[in-house]
Amino acid sequence: MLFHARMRVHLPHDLDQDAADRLKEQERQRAQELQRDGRWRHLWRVAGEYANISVFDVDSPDELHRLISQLPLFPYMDVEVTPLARHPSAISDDAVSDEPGS
Ligand SMILES: O=C(O)CC1=CCC(=O)O1
Repeated sequence: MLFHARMRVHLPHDLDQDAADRLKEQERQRAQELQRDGRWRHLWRVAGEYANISVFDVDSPDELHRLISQLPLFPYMDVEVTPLARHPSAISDDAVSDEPGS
């Protein structure tokens, strides 16, 4: 099942810089693990915001909830999730090409 997620990060202003750097590094490592195992399909920065748009491919809403709620930055994120269904006009499973300009 595919899910679109918008995650906005709000780190507290009084959070120690080293603690913030550690959390970001842990988040990066977990995000890359999940990209490598195919569950975190897309990860895009929202231009001009400390936020990302992501697409997850997981077995269930429960799995997505577990995965997102265990992210190191989860305590500091607002997350909006939208379940995705196949569009009838889509010509492939992804309906997305990796070719620039297509
Ligand atoms: O920077 C973000 O948008 C939060 C985040 C998700 C994966 C990652 O490495 O950072």
